[in-house]
Amino acid sequence: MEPGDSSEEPPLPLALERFQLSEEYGSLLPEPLTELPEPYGPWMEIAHDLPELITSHRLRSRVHQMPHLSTRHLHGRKELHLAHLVLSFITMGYLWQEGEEGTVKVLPQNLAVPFWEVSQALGLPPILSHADIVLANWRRKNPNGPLEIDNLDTIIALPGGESLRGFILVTLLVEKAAVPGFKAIVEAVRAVLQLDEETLHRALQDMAEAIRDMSKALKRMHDHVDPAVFYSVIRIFLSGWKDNPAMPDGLIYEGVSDEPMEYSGGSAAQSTILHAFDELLGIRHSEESAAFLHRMRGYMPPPHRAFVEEIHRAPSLKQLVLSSGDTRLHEAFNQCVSALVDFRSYHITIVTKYISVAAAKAKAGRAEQGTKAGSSIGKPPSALEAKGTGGSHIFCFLKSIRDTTREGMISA
Ligand code: HEM
Repeated sequence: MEPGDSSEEPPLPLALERFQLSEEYGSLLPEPLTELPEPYGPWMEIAHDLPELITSHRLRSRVHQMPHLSTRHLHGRKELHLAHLVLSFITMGYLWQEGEEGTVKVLPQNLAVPFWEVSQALGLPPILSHADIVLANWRRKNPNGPLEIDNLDTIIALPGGESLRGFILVTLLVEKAAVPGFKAIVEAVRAVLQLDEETLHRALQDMAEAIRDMSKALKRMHDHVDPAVFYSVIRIFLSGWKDNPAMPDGLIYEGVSDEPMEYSGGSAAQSTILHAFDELLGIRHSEESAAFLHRMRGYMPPPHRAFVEEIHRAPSLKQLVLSSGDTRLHEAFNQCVSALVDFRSYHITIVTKYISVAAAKAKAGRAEQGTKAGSSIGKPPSALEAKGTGGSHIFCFLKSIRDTTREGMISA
């Protein structure tokens, strides 16, 4: 097993390819593989049946019968990413099959050991992350067709049907809208190094446009995701075992360590692009919010994390804009910050609808139904009512991030 795809070209200053990013796909894995090599048939069979196995409460017993496969037949980045996607989805299904009251303390060895090994090879945590659920989890229905929602599908699913599909693919469309933003970041950093104000102005304009397009893409969530399904069915499967009252002791990865480990669940807070914009524009978040966001960088593929860190180390764009005294640059800079504030405000609207309002409705529904026994699939989780799947205190956190973004504006 080896990560493969190691670049043979000499490193260039902030070239996207050095960071497994591209002008065509941004941080998305380009054309992900959809099948693993033949020895991994037992994983793929389970993965393709996950929604059905989980809702019929049979996944845990299927996992217990699964052979313990060696990871040494996995070669290259794409196979490893698919293996991580498959094993992370099986793990989330295994953990949450019986809802938040029926969790387990131990992930069995035949799942835990290969998942750990693949995670180590990729430098990803052994849990579902944004890199799995979105970046590596897409395919074109028509291979020659466009990267549009009608021509897209997920590779591996969890319960939640069309809403799950919509949630993943709309997030993918936000990542797609961000692609010109990556290119603009690289151009802006180069322009700062070369003190090229004309190029910097253009790059800032492109960046603001990319952020506005990301907000437009985010709005499509309404057309494709039912809040009740998101809240009551999907969300629990994205939840982790850190700062989660439903799994206070973390999880033992059998055969890896006898000590339980804690990992946060999947969240787009692990998406690279917003971290990159913040670093480039010199946005400074509060200590607590910054600490959470920095922790989320540990859930990015290491080359993407390295990209964000490299931008952090680059000379300050804001200083250059300030010292230039050029009002056009001031305006273009502020347009980026303002577009980022609007994205974050709109994201809060989405979170209010899909978590806060959905939680209130689910609670009212629970009270109405009394304490009916029955399937825990579709029974809304309560442990994370006020917390994100990443484990943050949602609204304090999101509003603080939005407000400190606004403070990043250059005043006239
Ligand atoms: C139904 C849709 C969504 C919901 C319910 C949602 C929910 C949340 C929550 C609860 C957080 C707090 C961190 C945590 O604990 O996980 C968060 C953070 C974040 N989300 Fe979302 N999210 C959604 C869609 C998206 C999409 C499509 C994106 C774009 C890629 C996105 C980008 C972010 C970012 C960047 C953060 C970190 C805070 C920031 O930098 O502003 N979210 N989200």
